[in-house]
Amino acid sequence: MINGSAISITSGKGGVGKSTVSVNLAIALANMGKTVALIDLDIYGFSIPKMMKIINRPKTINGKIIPLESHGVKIMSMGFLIKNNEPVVWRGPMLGKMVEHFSYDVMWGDLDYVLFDMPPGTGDVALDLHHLIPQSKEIIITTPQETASHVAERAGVMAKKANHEIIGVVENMAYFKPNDSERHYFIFGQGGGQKLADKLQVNLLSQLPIEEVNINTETPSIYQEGTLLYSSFQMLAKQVDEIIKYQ
Ligand SMILES: Nc1ncnc2c1ncn2[C@@H]1O[C@H](COP(=O)(O)OP(=O)(O)OP(=O)(O)O)[C@@H](O)[C@H]1O
Repeated sequence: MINGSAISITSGKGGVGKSTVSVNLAIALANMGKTVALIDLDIYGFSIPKMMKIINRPKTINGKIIPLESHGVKIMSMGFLIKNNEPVVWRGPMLGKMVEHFSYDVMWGDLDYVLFDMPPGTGDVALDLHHLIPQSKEIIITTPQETASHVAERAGVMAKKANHEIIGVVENMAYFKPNDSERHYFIFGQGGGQKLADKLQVNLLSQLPIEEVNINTETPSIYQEGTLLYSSFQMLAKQVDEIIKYQ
């Protein structure tokens, strides 16, 4: 069975940055010397293999999968198990098996952290994870927009009902700051993250900026040293590690 402190990266709406936060937070924790696994549970909409530019498939030994490693993080994704980017058409009970499969049948070794990149919403996969790893904690991602934070609240309420501790809220795409100016542009408005944190009575952990895409790299979703997002993720990783340590 998988070990380490389990954290699921959740939201209500899609496209708010769960995968971006999962990947960069996992890498930032690994940079701190932690042993980290990242499990892509966005089974229909998996994106981690592409974001981390993993083209190999994992090998198996005696029926156990050896996870692939990228940027110091051990990774498992539905994307490793299907061919040619075919759509996945699965029903609830099969999804549950996948959560179990990734947790039990992979040779994870000793881990400090396991991060789960969740599908949007509060569906079957979230319930399966709540059931399988009841001690799992959550980070809820929203954008500053009212609609995103309103929908994210449902994910938070579900976590509370399942007695899952919410580590805090991360507001992604909070602002844009050009490199040559101190001015902050609030492209998607302001306040959604704080409002959500207040409603759920948890801390707003971070307000992540919108970062321009770096077209000169094969992994544009992984933010490099020197960018605002890189330092934001380093800080977020430290915060999360402190919170987990003292809980
Ligand atoms: N802080 C940011 N700055 C710039 N672009 C971002 C930022 N966060 C996310 N993005 C971009 O927004 C898009 C959606 O992000 P991402 O795939 O991480 O969201 P998601 O919540 O995981 O989506 P899905 O619900 O489809 O799984 C991607 O193109 C990503 O590169």
